Amino acid sequence: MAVVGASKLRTSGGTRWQSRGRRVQCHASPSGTTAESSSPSPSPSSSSSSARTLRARREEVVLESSKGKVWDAIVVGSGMGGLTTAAKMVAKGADVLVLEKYVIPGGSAGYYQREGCTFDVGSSMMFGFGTEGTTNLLTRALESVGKKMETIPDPAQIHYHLPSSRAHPDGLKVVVHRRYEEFVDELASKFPHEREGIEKFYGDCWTVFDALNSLDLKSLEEPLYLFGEFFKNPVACLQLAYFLPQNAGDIARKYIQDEELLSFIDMECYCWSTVKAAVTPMINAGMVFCDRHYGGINYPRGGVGRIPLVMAEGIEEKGGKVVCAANVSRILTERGGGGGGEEGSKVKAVGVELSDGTRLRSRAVISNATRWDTFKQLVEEGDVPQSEVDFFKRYKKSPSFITAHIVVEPSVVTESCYCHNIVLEDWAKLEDGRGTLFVSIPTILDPSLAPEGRHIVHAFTPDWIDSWSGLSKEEYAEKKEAVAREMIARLEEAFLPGLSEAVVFKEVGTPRTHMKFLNRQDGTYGPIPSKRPLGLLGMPFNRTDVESLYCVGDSTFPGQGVNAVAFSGFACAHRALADLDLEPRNEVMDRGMQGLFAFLRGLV
Ligand SMILES: NC(=O)c1ccc[n+]([C@@H]2O[C@H](COP(=O)([O-])OP(=O)(O)OC[C@H]3O[C@@H](n4cnc5c(N)ncnc54)[C@H](O)[C@@H]3O)[C@@H](O)[C@H]2O)c1
Ligand SMILES: CC(C)=CCC/C(C)=C/C=C/C(C)=C/C=C/C(C)=C/C=C/C=C(C)/C=C/C=C(C)/C=C/C=C(\C)CCC=C(C)C
Repeated sequence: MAVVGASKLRTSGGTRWQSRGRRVQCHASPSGTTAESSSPSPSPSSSSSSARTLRARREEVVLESSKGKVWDAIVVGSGMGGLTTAAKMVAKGADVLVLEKYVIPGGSAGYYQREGCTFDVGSSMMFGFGTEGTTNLLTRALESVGKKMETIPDPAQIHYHLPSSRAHPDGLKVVVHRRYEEFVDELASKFPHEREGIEKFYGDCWTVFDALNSLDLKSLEEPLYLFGEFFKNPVACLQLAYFLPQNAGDIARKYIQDEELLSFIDMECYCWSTVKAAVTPMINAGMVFCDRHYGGINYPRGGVGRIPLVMAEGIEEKGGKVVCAANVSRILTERGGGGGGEEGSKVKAVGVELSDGTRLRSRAVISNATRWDTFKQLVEEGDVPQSEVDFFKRYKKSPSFITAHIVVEPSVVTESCYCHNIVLEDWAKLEDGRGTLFVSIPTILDPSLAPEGRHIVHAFTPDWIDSWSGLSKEEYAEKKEAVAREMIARLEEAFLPGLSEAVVFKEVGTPRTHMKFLNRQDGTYGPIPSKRPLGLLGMPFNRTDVESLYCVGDSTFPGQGVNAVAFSGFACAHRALADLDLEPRNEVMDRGMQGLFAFLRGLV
């Protein structure tokens, strides 16, 4: 996969992320929201001017630190989890520094450019970009730093191209329409005998979603807030408490008997949680299966990579700093942070060390790296708390992905194609490496991502790092080519006839690519339960047992997904702000709450 970069310039009118030659134009408008230019154009930043700007940014921060500066919070990593945390914290007046190893912000929500095309590094399916309610967390995170993005509504979430059966000899084809009733009618037309079960299962999902969408979403480990919400909205909170330890598969089996339909529900879960329904938390299923109809799936004009760029700009305009090409090699700790006595031996995070040895100090350290990277790389072995050792028993790394970004002639993408597609030929292979094939064609929604007369087909499929390790350079290149050929052949068969003839460019990434550029151990997509979980109960919140060290992103409650890590960012910011005395808190209740959560996790 390609390396991309956009450097940052300070201008009299605020900050702009600038790329070689052309500019990502985000000018603050008088209203404080963002007026954007037609399309982004960050490109590979190998240019020496970009490198110079990145160095200058770093030196500015290093200089401030050498004068004894202590930040309120240092965020390690600028994925959407880290950026959302920073956005919510600067909005409350905290002094926040975000350090990103890569040359642009965004992590899995980043982008790269080739052949005049802008490619989304991850998928292009964005939840949380609606205009109503409280669950539109991307919209709200941007708003908190005075930003707004233009989005393009997707008429459907996914077009499924699934295995054939006696009932569906030509394959089970289902479109998840934006309008809920249209989707239910379509699904019920394939399984008429299960209409009631379908309505009941998705009905329970709506119960979860409506409850979530009535709360002011913040940190569940901050008791003043949690009791306040219980007091304001007891029914919604009790409904959520009821569903919190449950999994989607158990609810589906209560209402649905048809095994093919249950396999469909497995796929509905797998395509975002990378596990089947039996192991997918019901709270997350409720969120995903309803937000797609309530706020809808909306694509940011100019590409997913614009979201972190715009958010980083907002963070800087509110006084924070986002520094790229800054690799954190260690989280600095001190003992005795608890203030004497029994607490005196407690380990406390006090800052970070960069790979060049520079030390930066802060009152809170927030890691957006995965828990494996945080507690197996950044924190000294002797400082790793037992709760983290327990986490590694409860959760394991999900597979990574093989991705092919393909530029094609337009004839192959017909009027009937949707942006997001899932292809599977055999139910038994749903969870296998290279089993389920995911396909996004974002140019259907935003043609400006590619030159005129071209479409981008982004095909990806889960795979493990092991099958890509130990290969020679030639073997690696050959294997990439063979896997891409196989993906293209499957797409031709499923819904893109003539694809192989229409390819004008392709770039293949593997789990090794993800590991290298996203800095995620084994390139993992995120944590998945090692055994059947009690819903979300085992997922840790943002505080850790290292004092002043927080985690944010998909290794924290509620898990993978941009809108999920955005929630984790809202919660992390709230908890850290309270600990920094920038939000209300109650020490005694805090301690009781931590004890309760440790107990509940012990049950899992
Ligand atoms: N819905 C979609 O289509 C879609 C698309 C893209 C991403 N996603 C989701 O985004 C989630 C990931 O978001 P996230 O915020 O948790 O993480 P992330 O992996 O996206 O970002 C983490 C960032 O931290 C940086 N980092 C790691 N270690 C570092 C170090 N030592 N020093 C400095 N920087 C370091 C990485 O370079 C990366 O930019 C995934 O779960 C995925 O589901 C979804
Ligand atoms: C504490 C106690 C005990 C109790 C309490 C109760 C309560 C109050 C509770 C509450 C809770 C809450 C608030 C929760 C929250 C949650 C949330 C927010 C969630 C969210 C979620 C989200 C998600 C999960 C999302 C996801 C997504 C994703 C992952 C996506 C993905 C995608 C992809 C991969 C793409 C595909 C593609 C194609 C098809 C092409």
